[in-house]
Amino acid sequence: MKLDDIIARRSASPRRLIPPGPNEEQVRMMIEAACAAPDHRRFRPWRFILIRNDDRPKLADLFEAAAHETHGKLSEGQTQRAREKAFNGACLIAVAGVIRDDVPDVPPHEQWVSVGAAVQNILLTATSFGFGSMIVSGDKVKTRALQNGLGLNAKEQLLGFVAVGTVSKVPPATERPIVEDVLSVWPPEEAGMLT
Ligand SMILES: Cc1cc2nc3c(=O)[nH]c(=O)nc-3n(C[C@H](O)[C@H](O)[C@H](O)COP(=O)(O)O)c2cc1C
Repeated sequence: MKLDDIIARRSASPRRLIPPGPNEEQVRMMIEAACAAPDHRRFRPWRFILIRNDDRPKLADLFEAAAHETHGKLSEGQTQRAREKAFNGACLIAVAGVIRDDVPDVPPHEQWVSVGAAVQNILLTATSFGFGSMIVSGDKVKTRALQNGLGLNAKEQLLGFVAVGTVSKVPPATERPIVEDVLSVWPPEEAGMLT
């Protein structure tokens, strides 16, 4: 992987991440890369759940139940839209944070940073294999229906789903922040000298 690939990486909507997706070995490598994320005290504050393609209809049931939990009675259109999301993305991996709040020197925000870095390692590994990818969440991740349905325990919080697959429509390049807007030099009188 080259630096340009990291800078130019774009997320692609899960519905545009069609088969073929990563094979079993590539999925293992994406998770191996995730586990190389920076991780204070090695709490490994993440859990990944691969949704097998044969089980997408069961995931659709969970998405429908989650939409019902959030919005109450659903119209036919709402039901259909909730269900079809379960079939998007050639490969779908649920990501949960397993965050401890009893360790003052490793507060929850540090652990969430680890989860985020793990997700980015998955996205970049997918890029290195030539796949597109995206992490998505939505209202549904907060629902009991989905959290329980995926088998998460009370200490685990669903962050979202990483979708990986072959990009059917390449997203255009996007504007990124200008380095000078996000990087400053301290002390300020040294501004302009980066090293
Ligand atoms: C935890 C997390 C959840 C996200 N959930 C959604 C989502 O549900 N829907 C969405 O359109 N973008 C979501 N995003 C943003 C996209 O993943 C993506 O970063 C964004 O569309 C910008 O595209 P880019 O990665 O090409 O810059 C989420 C990002 C993060 C970090």
